[in-house]
Amino acid sequence: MRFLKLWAQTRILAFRAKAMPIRPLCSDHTPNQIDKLLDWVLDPPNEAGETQAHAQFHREMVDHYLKQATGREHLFVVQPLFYHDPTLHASLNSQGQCKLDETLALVRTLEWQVYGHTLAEQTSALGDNLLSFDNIQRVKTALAKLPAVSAVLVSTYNLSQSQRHVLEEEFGLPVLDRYHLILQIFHRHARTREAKLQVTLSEIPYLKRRLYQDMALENDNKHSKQRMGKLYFEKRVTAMKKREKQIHMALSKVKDQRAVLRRERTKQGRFPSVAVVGYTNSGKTSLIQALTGDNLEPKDKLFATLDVTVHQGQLPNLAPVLFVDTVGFISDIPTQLIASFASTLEDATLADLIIHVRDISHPDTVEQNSNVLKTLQSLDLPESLFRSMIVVGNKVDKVPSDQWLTLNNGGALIPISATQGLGLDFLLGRVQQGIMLATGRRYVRVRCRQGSEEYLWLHKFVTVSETQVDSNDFNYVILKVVMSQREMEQFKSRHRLAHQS
Ligand SMILES: Nc1nc2c(ncn2[C@@H]2O[C@H](COP(=O)(O)OP(=O)(O)OP(=O)(O)O)[C@@H](O)[C@H]2O)c(=O)[nH]1
Ligand SMILES: [Mg+2]
Repeated sequence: MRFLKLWAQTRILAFRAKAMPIRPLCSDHTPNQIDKLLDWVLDPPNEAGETQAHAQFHREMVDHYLKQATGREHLFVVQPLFYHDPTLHASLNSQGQCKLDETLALVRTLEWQVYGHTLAEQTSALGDNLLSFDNIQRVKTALAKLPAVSAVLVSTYNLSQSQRHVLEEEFGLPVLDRYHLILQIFHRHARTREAKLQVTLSEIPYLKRRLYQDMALENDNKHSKQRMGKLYFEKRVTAMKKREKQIHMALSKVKDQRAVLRRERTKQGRFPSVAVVGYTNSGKTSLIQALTGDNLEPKDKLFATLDVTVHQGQLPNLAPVLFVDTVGFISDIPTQLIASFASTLEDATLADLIIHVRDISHPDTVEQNSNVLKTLQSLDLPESLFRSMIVVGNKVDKVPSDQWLTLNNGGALIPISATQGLGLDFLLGRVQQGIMLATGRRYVRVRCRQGSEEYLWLHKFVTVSETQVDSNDFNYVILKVVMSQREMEQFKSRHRLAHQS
């Protein structure tokens, strides 16, 4: 009976693989049109059309390899889980579940539908097959019952072409990987010109690699009828390289503009900045919204923020401060993808202070923490910035109080809830301390006549955090001001400092 069932299943699967050719990865353009476009990219007749031809060719490649044109996918998700030591099995299994949940959250962010999912446990990746025979059979059995599935997502960051090829042959469906998925999200969420350029740039290594892999596959398969020829690939690789150069140039222009703005900000000297960093969805934008009152619409989506934005807030001593919202981190994506976004984190490396927001309610919070720290270390942050970093445990409202004690790492975390407004005053106090220390600002008491030149200068150029009338002479006030060394020197050179503490 069992044998019969198995035989029937095998027949269904064999039929499915034959009856459903893998969806072709192609766009609306005919090969002839694409070749014309390519010729233009490689040998432009005039400068005016060159940029346009580059962009159009890039779109062709994206349609071809990233299948953007197909819109919404109906997915079956496979989360591989490799364990080398079977005694670690239990804890790895819960880690695998967290990874699967994160992958499902990534898919939800794109509003794609998940028709089914599975954890594929095995001792290690198996070369060209990636998945073991048993796991492949299990997925095939599940797919046989789900005819509406349009693609399989194998949530490993980067499939090799042969792995993709084997799995597509086995499943009879296109197979996507994590890099692909994250690129799609970046595409959807990029708003500014810089973010859009960064996304386009991070696509190029992926597209180039897919081209090389296709080329290698064609070389291996010398008897295939549909041969593209060496020139086909060479032309495309050269065009991609040209495109890469063009985007780098456009990006460096945008970066120069940003550097000018940053210099202006530091020239004014009155606006210390705090970079808010952390794992994606940890609550960075929510925290900045709570601290500044700006309406930022935080979303329960991964990579909701892809543009670095700056928001003005105020410290308890009334000094203005800028909070810099940054792109979130995530595990298991290739460094190339992070690298193209590292420039958006330049603002973080140049900040006076960093707040690291951790989602303490997340089951994977420890792993997320080490992932963020590893990425920050790779950014070459100044040692002092790393040491002064404030770490907050956000979403404390979701954590039962008895669990909090074990999570707060011996008091190293400041418990907060950005959405409930818990712990924010304490946090702002710590931010103030950190800023004063990092920027060499200090409190100075100045006695001056109300409405005098000194009085007006201080109100105009620095922060006056307290005003007291002088009990000995009601015409005078004692101002408690926050001043940097430079502001102090400017003030001294214009006025006599009456009293200082
Ligand atoms: N319960 C609870 N939810 C929170 C808290 N802080 C943020 N959230 C929710 O967590 C989700 C993500 O918040 P965001 O502020 O967008 O997170 P982010 O770190 O900016 O995310 P990315 O920009 O995608 O990296 C949203 O649905 C928030 O409402 C909190 O303190 N408690
Ligand atoms: Mg955000």
